[in-house]
Amino acid sequence: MSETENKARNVDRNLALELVRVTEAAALAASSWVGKGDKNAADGAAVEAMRRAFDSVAIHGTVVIGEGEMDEAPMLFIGEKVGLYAKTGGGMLADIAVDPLEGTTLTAKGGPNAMAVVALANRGGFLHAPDVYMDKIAVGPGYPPGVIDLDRSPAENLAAMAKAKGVSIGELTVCMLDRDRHRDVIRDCRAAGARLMLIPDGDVFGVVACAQPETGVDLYLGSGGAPEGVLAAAALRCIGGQMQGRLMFEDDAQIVRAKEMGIDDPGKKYDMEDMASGDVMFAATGVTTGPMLRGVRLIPGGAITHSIVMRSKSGTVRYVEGHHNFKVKPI
Ligand SMILES: O=P(O)(O)OC[C@H]1O[C@](O)(COP(=O)(O)O)[C@@H](O)[C@@H]1O
Repeated sequence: MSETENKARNVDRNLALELVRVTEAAALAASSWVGKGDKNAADGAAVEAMRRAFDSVAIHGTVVIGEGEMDEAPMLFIGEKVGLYAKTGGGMLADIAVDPLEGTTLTAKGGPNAMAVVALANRGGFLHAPDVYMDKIAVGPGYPPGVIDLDRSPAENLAAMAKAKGVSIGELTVCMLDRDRHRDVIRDCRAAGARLMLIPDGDVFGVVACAQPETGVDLYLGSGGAPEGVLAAAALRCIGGQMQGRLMFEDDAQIVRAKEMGIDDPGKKYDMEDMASGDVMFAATGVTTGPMLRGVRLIPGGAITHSIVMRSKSGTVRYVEGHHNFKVKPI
């Protein structure tokens, strides 16, 4: 490997670890609000901490999946410039997708699996998804291309997966948000013989779980936030798997808004690469404990965080345990 290639690789690795620092900051801030019944305060603390942590990341970043429009969200709004070079110019041009607190209600109730999430791509790498629902389907790595399709029934998708994996449908687990709107899909999956993992919130985890054998999840189905769909696609691009999504609009005003954000075909079925293309990085830190990440653990004078970070370029997945000393560096 040439010296230039080596340097570029080190820049990437360092940037990935910088992203962990950003999600750690948000998770630590949100953790003060675990179980306190105030999801907005938890979210606000995470957003503020993440915004501050971005200031020293060596990028010239633009938030494309964020906390809302400029006039409604003071920090990490869509279009906001972040990073060390945001004001001066220079540095890597990057698009940023954030969910400072994925699972605000989970945090407020002290439930499992809340996390702080960030993804980074080269300029233009992320679908500019409006804040509407997205119908999603995802599987982990190891299946032939096209094994799943959003336009097939749950039974058809499960049959194709079972055949490809050489197992019965009864050995496959489908993860889905526990929502009334999923009643039919839940019924169809059960009728096909699959097992279900119904989660109260947090479908970024639901999708990523398909690529992590220890979670026991094989297939993710159902609708959730479109911004969360893009973040999940970024993670799957790094870790491997297949995903499709389609935006779901409730009225014409949402379609007009989406057009303004560059969505020309409101009925388009997006592949994983349409949602997150090029070189992508993804990082998440647990706020509360779940099957993927441990939550923030308080220790005398500090806290321990547990994060995951991955890069599409290398396909490497790293788990990072951070030991934070509040006497030296208060949160
Ligand atoms: O609760 P809804 O309306 O079904 O929305 C689903 C979305 O909400 C979440 O469960 C949690 O989102 P918040 O962190 O904003 O509370 C997401 O993971 C998911 O995409």
